[in-house]
Amino acid sequence: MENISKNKSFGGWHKQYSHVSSVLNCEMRFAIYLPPAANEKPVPVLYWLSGLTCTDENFMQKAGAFRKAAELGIAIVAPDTSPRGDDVADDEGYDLGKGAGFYLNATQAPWDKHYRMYDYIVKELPELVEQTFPVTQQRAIAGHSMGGHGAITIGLKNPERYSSISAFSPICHPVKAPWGQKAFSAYLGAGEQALWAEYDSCELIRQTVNQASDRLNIRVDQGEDDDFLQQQLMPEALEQAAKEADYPVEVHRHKGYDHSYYFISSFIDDHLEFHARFL
Ligand SMILES: N[C@@H](CCC(=O)N[C@@H](CSC=O)C(=O)NCC(=O)O)C(=O)O
Repeated sequence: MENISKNKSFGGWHKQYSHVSSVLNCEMRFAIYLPPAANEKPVPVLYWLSGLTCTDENFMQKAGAFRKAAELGIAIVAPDTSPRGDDVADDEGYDLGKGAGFYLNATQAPWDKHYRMYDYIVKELPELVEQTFPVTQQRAIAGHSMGGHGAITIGLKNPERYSSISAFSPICHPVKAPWGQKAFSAYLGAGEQALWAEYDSCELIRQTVNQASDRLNIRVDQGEDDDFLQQQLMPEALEQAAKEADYPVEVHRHKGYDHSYYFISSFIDDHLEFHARFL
């Protein structure tokens, strides 16, 4: 693993690393924010999954999360959003291929050679982080849009690995959304509805109906002036699934806010405080 940048911020450190991922079969980059408390003892970690077109940098540079993370003593890890490199399959669209890994394990060629972001986020990256940095195995998971979809599905599928889940403007029901349908058709195969359901927050929540002990608290924040709200995000479908399964999901709607990091930076402190209650 190679350190490629470091910047002191709010008494802690923001650092970027590159490493060879055996799961993704390529070189990857991620960023970590270590709060000042990490100088004294291991700290818990929030994994942040970003949205379409992002790298490790969007959240770290735009969300304004470090002041609160420093105060609460929480590290933040921001991975990239897809495998990278010249031999990694790509698409002309911004919503498929590089920058659009959808946090799943692809089963279809040519994507299946590298696109295994689910395994990378759940297993390989935390193992690397926990071997390398002064962090505990207490983990929370959060994300935005495509990354909100990733955070909720990964948290729901691995309740023993995370303490809480949060999302800004998540793609709540990708099997019904154009972004999700395009990505799942390519990565998982058109017509593979049972496999698609394994990466759909609403379907996964419905499956938890008999597993009350495994439930993690989920917080969602959604801007009401988000251009993607009705066609792509569908928070009402998540609320309906949660109601039917009696699952603890809180959705906070905010007048006038859009899909951008201006919205995320306005409420990121609330998300960090939410996770601090469970870490
Ligand atoms: N390229 C498109 C949309 C790109 C976009 O809005 N990306 C969002 C995530 S959308 C869902 O996953 C994002 O986080 N962009 C990065 C940023 O720093 O804002 C377009 O241009 O409309």
